[in-house]
Amino acid sequence: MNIQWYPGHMTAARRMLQETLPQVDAVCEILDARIPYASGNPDIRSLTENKPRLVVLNRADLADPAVTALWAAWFKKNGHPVLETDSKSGAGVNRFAPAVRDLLRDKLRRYEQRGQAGRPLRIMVAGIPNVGKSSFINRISGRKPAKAEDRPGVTRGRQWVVVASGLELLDTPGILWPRLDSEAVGLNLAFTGAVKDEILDLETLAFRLMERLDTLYPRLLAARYGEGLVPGSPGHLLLDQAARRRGFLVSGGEPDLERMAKVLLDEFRGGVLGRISLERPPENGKEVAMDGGGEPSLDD
Ligand SMILES: Nc1nc2c(ncn2[C@@H]2O[C@H](COP(=O)(O)OP(=O)(O)OP(=O)(O)O)[C@@H](O)[C@H]2O)c(=O)[nH]1
Repeated sequence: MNIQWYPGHMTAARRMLQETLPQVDAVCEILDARIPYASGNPDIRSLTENKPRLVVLNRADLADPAVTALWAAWFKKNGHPVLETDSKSGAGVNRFAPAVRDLLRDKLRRYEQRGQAGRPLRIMVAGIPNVGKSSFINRISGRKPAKAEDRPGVTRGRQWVVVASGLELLDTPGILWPRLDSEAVGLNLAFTGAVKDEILDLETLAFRLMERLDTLYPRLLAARYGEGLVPGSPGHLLLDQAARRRGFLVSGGEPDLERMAKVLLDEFRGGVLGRISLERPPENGKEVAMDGGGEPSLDD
């Protein structure tokens, strides 16, 4: 599978970040709670050196809450405050301002000592394309949605957004490139729609997603596509079985795999299958079913 990103944009984006960083007090990296590793920028640590960093696990409404809790604990252990948000409904975003003030309490104290108590805190909001940066900022600021669409890589100009609570946020639309260091990471980005569907073969993607779901969430898969699915089957057979269960057939009675592939990806991305996380924090060892549909369970 060949997943391409936009290497040409990286140099310009890096330059923009370096020019802008001196103006900000902290960096808020937005991640997709379903894939906190794959949706992270590989260079953010070195690019934002010396800046306090806050992590937002966005799309928490679509992720498995138990796994999101593991990720939150993992980031905290590594020194980063964490928020879990659903920027579509706004759930969790009200914890942002207090978390920033807490992260920057030493700076706030210094401002007060210098008689600059009203000086706003400036936060750069960064993340890979389509991770929900605009939606997050819109929710926090009450800004009218300028753009919130499900098309990765749609770029707008960067802009400061004043937030009523003494914070200014810098929207950096789509400038951070995603990690593409392994096929597994590329697939997770593709499953969640973080990279464009046009550059991928949808059926292959759906086969691979079926295999992941069969490993991680067999019960959710069975609940949606019927007990007729044979666990452990190769992805193309799982997709074939699901298409038959759904009655997606072409003339001659063969399963319509293309249609089923689109439906599977749409249903996964839209949360119709249930709340699903595709990655767990590194310490948690080998991969196991996360919905109790296999052995051992999440707590093992
Ligand atoms: N379910 C759910 N959907 C979300 C959430 N946050 C954003 N979305 C949706 O994800 C899509 C992309 O959101 P945007 O806010 O445009 O993402 P962005 O990071 O600003 O995108 P770029 O400009 O491409 O960098 C939109 O369809 C949003 O409605 C969330 O927390 N939960």
